[in-house]
Amino acid sequence: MIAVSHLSKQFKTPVTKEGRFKGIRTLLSRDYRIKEAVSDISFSIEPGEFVGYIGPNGAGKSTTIKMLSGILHPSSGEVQIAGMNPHRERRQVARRLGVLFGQRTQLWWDLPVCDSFDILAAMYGLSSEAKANQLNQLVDLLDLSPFMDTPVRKLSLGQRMRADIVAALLHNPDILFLDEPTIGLDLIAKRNIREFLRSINLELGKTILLTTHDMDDIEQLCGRVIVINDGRLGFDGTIDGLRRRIGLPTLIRVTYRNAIMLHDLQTEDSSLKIISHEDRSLTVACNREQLTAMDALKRLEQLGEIEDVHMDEPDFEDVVHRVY
Ligand SMILES: Nc1ncnc2c1ncn2[C@@H]1O[C@H](COP(=O)(O)OP(=O)(O)OP(=O)(O)O)[C@@H](O)[C@H]1O
Repeated sequence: MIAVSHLSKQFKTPVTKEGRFKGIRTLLSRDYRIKEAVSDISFSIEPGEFVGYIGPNGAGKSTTIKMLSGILHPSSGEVQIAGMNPHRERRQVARRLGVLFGQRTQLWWDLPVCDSFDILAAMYGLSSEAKANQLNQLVDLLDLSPFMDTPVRKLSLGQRMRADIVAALLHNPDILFLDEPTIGLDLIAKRNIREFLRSINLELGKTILLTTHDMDDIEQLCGRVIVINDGRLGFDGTIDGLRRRIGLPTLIRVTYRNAIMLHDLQTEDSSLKIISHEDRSLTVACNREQLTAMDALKRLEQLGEIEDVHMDEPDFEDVVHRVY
């Protein structure tokens, strides 16, 4: 559905001059600095996948999304969206693609929400029946009816984001690029938007590429995560795969029926490390790269009869910070 091959983007910016008339001298200067914002990135996304595209500030995420949606032309490499080139076949690609930039709205600031939808429907050449069908469904699902007649500038951030999601989906695209769709929202608004995105992915089979700094979005929604850092691809795989690669340990807390003696526990390798021990309870750090949770429990069972087990997976936010 989405194929990206050796994609790179360089930006050329004039070097700022110092001293008198520096503005004019910078403008006339032939000294340029080259910034490699995206560097030799390749990945492909299958229909119906929900993929997180993450990285620190300035990593090259928005630049990638802009090249995928045909807004920017790559310096080298190739992008195909549903077999089409988004730059050369921009109109055809636009029909298959919905794009949301959470930090900006694509609605008309002073117009009521419903007027913005009318303009967008006309731009996409939707029949009045197709528009009504889409709006009936989306307005209901995202609970937009109470403010359809309100000017966009008067909406709360959560209402505006829901209206922008409807705008991105109005022409019923099968691919969605979402750049920070939950930015600045409260917990309930985030939860509602996540539920909606999950349902359009699972029930309607939309292919979604999500860029966000909110690791809860990624953990709750994405089956796969692509990490970009300083323009380069750092990881492409499942969230569990990312956890395993970073190797932060899982903490296993075990309570035994009776007091235990520690000398029976095999800890000679680095796969299982004792963190604390108190009479009947034991906490160990298990390196899941080297030892499965089942095998760790088998070793722990040798110390006595287990009454209760509690496992703490490494926090995903910590995992991601290690990749950055
Ligand atoms: N038009 C431009 N001209 C020059 N440099 C640019 C331009 N657009 C982006 N850059 C630079 O390219 C790099 C990648 O920027 P980009 O906006 O893609 O990052 P990002 O991962 O989306 O960051 P953030 O999470 O902060 O939004 C940055 O160093 C940025 O300053």
